[in-house]
Amino acid sequence: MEMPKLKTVQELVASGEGLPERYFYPPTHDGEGQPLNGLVPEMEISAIDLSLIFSSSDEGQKELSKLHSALSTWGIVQVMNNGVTEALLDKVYAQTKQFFAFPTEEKEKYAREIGGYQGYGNDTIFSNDQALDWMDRLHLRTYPEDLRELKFWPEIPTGFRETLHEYTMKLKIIREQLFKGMARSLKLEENCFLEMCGENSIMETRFNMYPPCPRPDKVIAHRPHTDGSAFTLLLPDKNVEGLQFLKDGNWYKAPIIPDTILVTVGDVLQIMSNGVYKSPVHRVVSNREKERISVATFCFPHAEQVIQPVEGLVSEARPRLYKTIKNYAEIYFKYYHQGGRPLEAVLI
Ligand SMILES: O=C(O)CCC(=O)C(=O)O
Ligand SMILES: [Fe+2]
Repeated sequence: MEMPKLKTVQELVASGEGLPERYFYPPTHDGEGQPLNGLVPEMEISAIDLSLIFSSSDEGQKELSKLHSALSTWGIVQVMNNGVTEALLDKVYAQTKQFFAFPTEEKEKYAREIGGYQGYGNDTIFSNDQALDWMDRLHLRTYPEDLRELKFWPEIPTGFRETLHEYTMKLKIIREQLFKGMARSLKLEENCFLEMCGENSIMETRFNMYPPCPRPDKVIAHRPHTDGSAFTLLLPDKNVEGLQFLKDGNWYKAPIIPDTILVTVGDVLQIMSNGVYKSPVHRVVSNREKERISVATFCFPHAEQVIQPVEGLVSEARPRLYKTIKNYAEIYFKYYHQGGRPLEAVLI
């Protein structure tokens, strides 16, 4: 059961009350008491050219093997030539910043309701000892259109809704191309992931806002997690770093790449690909001076769809790793708030 809501992080900062202990991230988690803002090496994120992945030329094959290599190691890739203009990405970024800069009373018009997940607010709180992220967010279901709840869609700044609609329609095309490209890169029938996720599968966009934080050594902006989606289309901040990925027990920081879309594998694709594509653990560290913005669009299967490892990736040499499930989102959120790794719950 959800507990009463607290102030958002922006409100807390504005109140000048100081930093509540509840924001101190417990040292028993990944990193074992190391300062959260310690130096970490930078990772390289490979890039694929989306316009080439359906070409039967050698170049097309090369893109598919790059995709395979990126998603089976780091679980993240940068998608170039994706059909979204820099101007649109800039507009999404600028309007997100503008939305969070409005006074609380304006943003509260779109506030998340207790027990719901769409709308504006901060972390959902399920227990008094839950550590909190240094993050406010606006979470909206964007697709299919008839499942939108427009009461949560900001009318400020002007044009926000139109921009989000335009962005969603572009991402919908990328989503389909990626599902097909991912299947091809695994030598599977092109539509297998799309069909498993269902016609009109779901897209949700979360606008994340991480205000400057007085204790970046102790307070995490976004706790380590995997995404519960099939995959996520991420527009990271173009000026401020903070996103990090865990690989073989070590954290690596993602470089800043302006105006790009990053694709990160989510748990559902890890399940469907029988563990070949990796859903990476990632986190965002807080920053003492600068606010950070990101816009994450999660591509989910429809809740009624049956999800399981695709046949072509199960063999004697590679036994099936995951159970057959429905509505992974429900399993995911139960574990997420307990600080666990939701994928472990669906291992055979
Ligand atoms: O802020 C970021 O760059 C990452 C956000 C993220 O991981 C998420 O929203 O799931
Ligand atoms: Fe994430």
